[in-house]
Amino acid sequence: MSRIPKYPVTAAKENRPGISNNRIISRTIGNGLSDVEKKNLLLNHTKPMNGTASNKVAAPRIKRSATAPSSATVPTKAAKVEKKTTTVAARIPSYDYKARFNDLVEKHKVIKSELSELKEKHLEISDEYEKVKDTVESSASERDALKEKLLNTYTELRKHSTDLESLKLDFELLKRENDDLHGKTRLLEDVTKSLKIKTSEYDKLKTEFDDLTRRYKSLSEEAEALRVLTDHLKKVSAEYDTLQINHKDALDTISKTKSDSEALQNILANMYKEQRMLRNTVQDLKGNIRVYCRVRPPLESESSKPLYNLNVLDACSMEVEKIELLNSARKGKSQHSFSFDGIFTPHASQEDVFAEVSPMVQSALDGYNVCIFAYGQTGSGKTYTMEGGNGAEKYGIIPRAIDMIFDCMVDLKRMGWELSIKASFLEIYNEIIYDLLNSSKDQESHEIKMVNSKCSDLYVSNLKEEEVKSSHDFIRLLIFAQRNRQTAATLNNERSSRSHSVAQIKISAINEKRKEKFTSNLNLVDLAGSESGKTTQRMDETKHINRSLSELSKVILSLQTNQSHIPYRNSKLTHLLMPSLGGNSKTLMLVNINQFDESFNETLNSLRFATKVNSCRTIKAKKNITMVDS
Ligand SMILES: Nc1ncnc2c1ncn2[C@@H]1O[C@H](COP(=O)(O)OP(=O)(O)OP(=O)(O)O)[C@@H](O)[C@H]1O
Repeated sequence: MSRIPKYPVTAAKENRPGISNNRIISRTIGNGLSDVEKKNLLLNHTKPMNGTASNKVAAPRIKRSATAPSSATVPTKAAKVEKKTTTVAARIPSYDYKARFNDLVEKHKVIKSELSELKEKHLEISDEYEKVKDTVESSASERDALKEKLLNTYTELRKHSTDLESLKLDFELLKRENDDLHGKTRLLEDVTKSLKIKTSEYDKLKTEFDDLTRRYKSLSEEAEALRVLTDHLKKVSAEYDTLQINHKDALDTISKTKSDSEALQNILANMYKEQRMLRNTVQDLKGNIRVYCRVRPPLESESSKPLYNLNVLDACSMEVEKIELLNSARKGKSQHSFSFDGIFTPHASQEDVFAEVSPMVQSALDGYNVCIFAYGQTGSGKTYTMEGGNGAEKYGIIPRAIDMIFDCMVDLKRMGWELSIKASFLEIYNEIIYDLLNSSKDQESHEIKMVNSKCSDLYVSNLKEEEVKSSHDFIRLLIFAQRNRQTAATLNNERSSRSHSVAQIKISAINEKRKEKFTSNLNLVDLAGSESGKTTQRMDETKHINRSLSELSKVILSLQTNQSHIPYRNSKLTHLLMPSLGGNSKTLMLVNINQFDESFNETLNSLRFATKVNSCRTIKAKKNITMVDS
């Protein structure tokens, strides 16, 4: 507790403890304290002075700095008085009573004035005291009221405190509950999460389960099937055991059969060779140029045309007879007999014709050069005989020959022969060769040349040659060639009738086992119409046709009379057919005729030409077989 500064001795002599102090306190603290502090201070100092220090309410601390001015003020005044007295007193010697008296008087005066001053002050303070007393009294009642209020407030506070405590407890409880709930919520969230995971896992498992169920079902079915199979297998196994025993026996038989088969194959090959030789001997005996006559039936559109008499005497002889009208120049009966290697009546089918022709195709497969040609006037059925009509039944010699070649190829393969077939198609029109597999208008020129100086084989230069792997391949080429010929025919009026068409099939064969190989040519020729033309253009064509046909007859005649020189090179046709007509080849001519009265003379010409050809004897044909160079 700060000490209140002491008053000068004079002030203490007033013997007013507390009042003066109070006055000073109220004066000094009035400046730096708050209202509450002032009040507290007032309360403390208005309390009875007999109270012990411990009973006193602690007064607020008064800062030394705050009190300083008042404490300083009082000592300053006293110091002044002190100073005056000391100034006067100090100089008075003790023996100077007068001075001392004066001094005392002076002092008395000062003290007196001070006393009066103090009295005034006392009065002032008394007034103030009264006022303060009043204030203290009112403050006391106020304090009591406040005390009561405080008490009430305290009671209320205590009540509130209790409430607060219970509220705190409640809060605590609620907090705990809340925490509990939070925990539960978290737990619930965790449970929900894990539930979700479990649900998806469940879904997955369910799908898997369904899948497994399905698989189980199918596996069950498979198991059932397997069970059936197992039963079957058991049976089969038993059968297999039996079969194995049989198989062993069979193997023995097979190895035995194999050696037998090899022996038989050798026998077969030898027999085939012999058969081939016999076949060709028979053909040689029959002659290497063979002539057949085919009479075509009248078409529906020609049913009204008058016919001459045709009497087929036997398989090889026939008679043609025409009764000339009475007013005709050559009136009377005109009858002519002919005999050939065979005669095909109007009823003969394509199959019948091919049955006679097929040995020639067989000869080509045996390694001989073969030429089959159709001769006759326009419209006599040459193209029908060689190429045929639509439908397998109407197929002519060319498609049937290629079918036969590919059929025989299978048997030949069994005997160790590997065959390769090449085809080319050409046309000779006005002594010019045209490649029917080349559709371009500007073709390179084609010449007939020797394969080599040693042999008599010929080939046509710049001629397209296509390899054929099946009869279908060949037919495709034949159709292409026919179209090319037709296109040329439309550009060149009736050209197809006025040109020679040649289909060439080249057979190359090799037998590695027997070290044999051969190459043979099968020429299938549809000759131009043999009748004489009537128009100027036709005259020109006819000249060429007649020339080539007459050259053909000359060649045949030369061959017939064993001439040393055969004029093959006089025409493109005879030159091309040279290997087939003379020497090393077999030739078959089909002379085609119709039965119309109007064509009687042309028919006679054709039959006479065919007879000439038939009487031809070529030298014995030679096989082209050579040994493979080892
Ligand atoms: N044996 C036959 N049976 C049925 N119809 C035939 C027979 N021979 C020929 N024909 C038919 O007679 C017609 C004339 O035949 P094709 O065209 O073959 O004669 P062509 O001698 O070739 O004539 P071109 O010299 O003008 O070529 C054709 O319609 C043909 O179908």
